[in-house]
Amino acid sequence: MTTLTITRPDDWHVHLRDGEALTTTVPDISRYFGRAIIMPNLVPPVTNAELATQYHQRIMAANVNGSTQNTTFQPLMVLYLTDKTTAQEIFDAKATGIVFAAKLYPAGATTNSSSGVTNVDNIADVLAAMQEVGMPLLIHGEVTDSHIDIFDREAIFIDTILTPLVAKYTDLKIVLEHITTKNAVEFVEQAGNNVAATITVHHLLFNRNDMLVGGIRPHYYCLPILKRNIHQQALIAAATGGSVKFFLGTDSAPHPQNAKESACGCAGSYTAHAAIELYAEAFEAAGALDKLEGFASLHGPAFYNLPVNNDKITLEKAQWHVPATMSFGKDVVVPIRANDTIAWQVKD
Ligand SMILES: NC(=O)N[C@@H](CC(=O)O)C(=O)O
Ligand SMILES: [Zn+2]
Ligand SMILES: [Zn+2]
Repeated sequence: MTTLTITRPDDWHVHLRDGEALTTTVPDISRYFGRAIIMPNLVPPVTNAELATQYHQRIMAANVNGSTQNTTFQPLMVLYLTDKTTAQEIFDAKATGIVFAAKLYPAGATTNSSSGVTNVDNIADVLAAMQEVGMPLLIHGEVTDSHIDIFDREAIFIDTILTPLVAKYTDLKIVLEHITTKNAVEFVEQAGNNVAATITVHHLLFNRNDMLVGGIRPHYYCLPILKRNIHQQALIAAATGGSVKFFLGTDSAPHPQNAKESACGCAGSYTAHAAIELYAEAFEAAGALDKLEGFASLHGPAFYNLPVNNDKITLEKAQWHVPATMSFGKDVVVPIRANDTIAWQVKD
């Protein structure tokens, strides 16, 4: 039997949601991930130190009560930036010791982003404060102008917002989250060492044909939206190429089944039930299983100046069946690969 042993990986971008949903999402993500960066787009959003501290406690409670009881799992909390965020709120968040980063959602760009930033000029003091205290900036990189085509929104964000931002804050750590285009790969490659990107497994495994040919498949609908095959190929090359600038961020983003299978379905795909297993498939298909450990376990800690996890996990090539739905609070979520098989399994 083929097995693969790697340093325990981390998830540098995930949505756990809140309330009863935590009883599904926390055990799924803490099953083998050492740390996870927890996205703050709750309703209402996690906009200050106090809300982040309370959310951290709810996640830790779900971890202890959950089936896995991974006592070493570490959620890294994130502040949601708004037009009204102050520099003092950054200092207060930093002082908690549990807020790790802050997130820029352009207002209206994605799920629960209506309180996001309408113009980055409004948060100039906040970005300066983050640079001063060494708090990384995580970015959902899409413009929101209604006349800009949805497939062009990431590339135009890079040209019009990100390029000047990176030029202005030369000491700020910036992560362009869940990149989806060749443009983003090229931007990150040519930028300084303070700029990196996360790549989801669904953007490695799928392109827009998977979502749209032969019928519309709402569970593949996420933001930034799946692009054409040439972009998928650029992402695969970036993830498997060994560059320390690219690392794992699942962007696992569950929504109830009825909110996805709807006349106006929400953006987000659930992958936390099988994240590293699906990444293993993508890396194997690219003939690059030997590059999985760097991408999943080493590049993120190197970028964020954190220690590498000090133990290992083992994957084995053994097919298993993904259920059609999984419980998700009072609802159910349809996971990626629902009612289908996955080639790899994590050994207990
Ligand atoms: N990726 C998504 O399509 N959705 C995410 C938000 C986000 O990460 O943009 C969500 O919270 O549902
Ligand atoms: Zn996003
Ligand atoms: Zn996300």
